Amino acid sequence: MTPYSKDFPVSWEELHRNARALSWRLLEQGPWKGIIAITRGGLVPAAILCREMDIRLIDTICIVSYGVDEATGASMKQGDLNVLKGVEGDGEGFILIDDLVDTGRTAAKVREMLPKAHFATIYAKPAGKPLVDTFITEVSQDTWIRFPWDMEYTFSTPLADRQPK
Ligand SMILES: O=P(O)(O)OC[C@H]1O[C@H](OP(=O)(O)OP(=O)(O)O)[C@H](O)[C@@H]1O
Ligand SMILES: Nc1nc2[nH]cnc2c(=O)[nH]1
Ligand SMILES: [Mg+2]
Repeated sequence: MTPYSKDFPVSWEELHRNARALSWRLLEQGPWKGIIAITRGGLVPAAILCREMDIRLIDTICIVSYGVDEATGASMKQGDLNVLKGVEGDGEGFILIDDLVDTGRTAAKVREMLPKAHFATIYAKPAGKPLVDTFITEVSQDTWIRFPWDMEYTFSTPLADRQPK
């Protein structure tokens, strides 16, 4: 059983607007030495942030957690965290960026790895929110966020036809 009962599709425009809003907030809290993107979800937000904030030093923490749900093809089940690549140091002066915080497990792991980094996300759910230093939009815990890079234009079934007959 998935704990997600709501779908929250995010367009490229909305994502871009929110990432720029996050850039404004982070610029006020600088200066920054660089950005560390948590792959893969943090990569697009990192690209927007480093452009807006004129940051040229970009690194990654490569971490895998959510696997694919075999029944639906959806990526909704969290397994063990697997760190494929870390970074040196304690993160002081660096922004650690991810697309979202959900349960907070990924956030707790990267904070342990880089305790002095400033952890920022675009979206935050209540369980993970206390682990984030700066975020833009809160969504409920039972919401699954769909990012533009995970979607394509396709036919949408009218709501009335989705009711059980
Ligand atoms: O707060 P949590 O419950 O730990 O979930 C948040 C993490 O889950 C997603 O990444 P995912 O592991 O799906 O990998 P991806 O970024 O490569 O898509 C998202 O990008 C966050 O990194
Ligand atoms: N795309 C996506 N990945 C997640 N990983 C954990 N929560 C989410 C979510 O709501 N959406
Ligand atoms: Mg991720």
